[in-house]
Amino acid sequence: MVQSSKKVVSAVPEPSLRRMPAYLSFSEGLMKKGQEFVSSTQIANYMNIDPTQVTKDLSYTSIVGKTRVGYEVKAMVEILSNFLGFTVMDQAFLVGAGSLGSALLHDDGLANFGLDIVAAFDVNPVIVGKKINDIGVYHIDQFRDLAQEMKAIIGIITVPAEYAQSVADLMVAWGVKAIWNFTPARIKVPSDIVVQNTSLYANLAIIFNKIHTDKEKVI
Ligand SMILES: NC(=O)c1ccc[n+]([C@@H]2O[C@H](COP(=O)([O-])OP(=O)(O)OC[C@H]3O[C@@H](n4cnc5c(N)ncnc54)[C@H](O)[C@@H]3O)[C@@H](O)[C@H]2O)c1
Repeated sequence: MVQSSKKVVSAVPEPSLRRMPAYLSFSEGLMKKGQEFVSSTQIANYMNIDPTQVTKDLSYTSIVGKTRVGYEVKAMVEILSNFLGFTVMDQAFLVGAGSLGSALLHDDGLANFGLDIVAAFDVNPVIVGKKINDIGVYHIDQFRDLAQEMKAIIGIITVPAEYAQSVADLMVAWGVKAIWNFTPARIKVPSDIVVQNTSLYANLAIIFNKIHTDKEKVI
């Protein structure tokens, strides 16, 4: 069985986990400015949330605050990066090296967050056999062999929605433990497989909705 080399983090509420990368980014900014300590109030003001929420979130990690001075910024950066699994690389396969897929293949920043895309798969003969940002693009028929050889544990799906389920089935059959699904399709996988659906368009819908609501208020 393929195992992640990342440390296992005990169950943390998802909203807390979602806030932590922002705490990390804020702390990294403070570190660059040479600030040594940061209080929960300062983090809370930045996040626009209550300081007790910050304290609660950070209590899931091993970060310990000091009375009156707060948290040591350097320790925050180190501990949060480790805690979030950003310091250890996990390998991933990407299926669908089209417009979005190739943008992800070009994103070297993913490596800073612990994600190493080791191979891409597609069906388009124009793309198959090429390299995108030094990552080989293989025919989907080669998935089984390469999955066994490369043992990536994360699958990224960027195919047209109608192929999402068959790609997910293939990924699960050949050992991925998590799927990052960028398609609008909702895939069905065994309960032990982690699935994250990501959509830029869902955020856009919220922006449009808010703009229109504000417009109506003004008119
Ligand atoms: N989550 C987001 O914010 C977001 C943003 C843009 C696009 N999308 C979604 O991402 C997906 C891809 O969008 P795109 O604009 O990159 O499309 P695209 O047409 O540019 O790319 C899709 C790629 O998948 C390949 N493909 C098709 N069937 C395949 C299969 N069975 N196995 C392997 N490869 C296969 C195609 O050859 C093509 O290269 C779509 O589902 C789209 O809705 C999501």
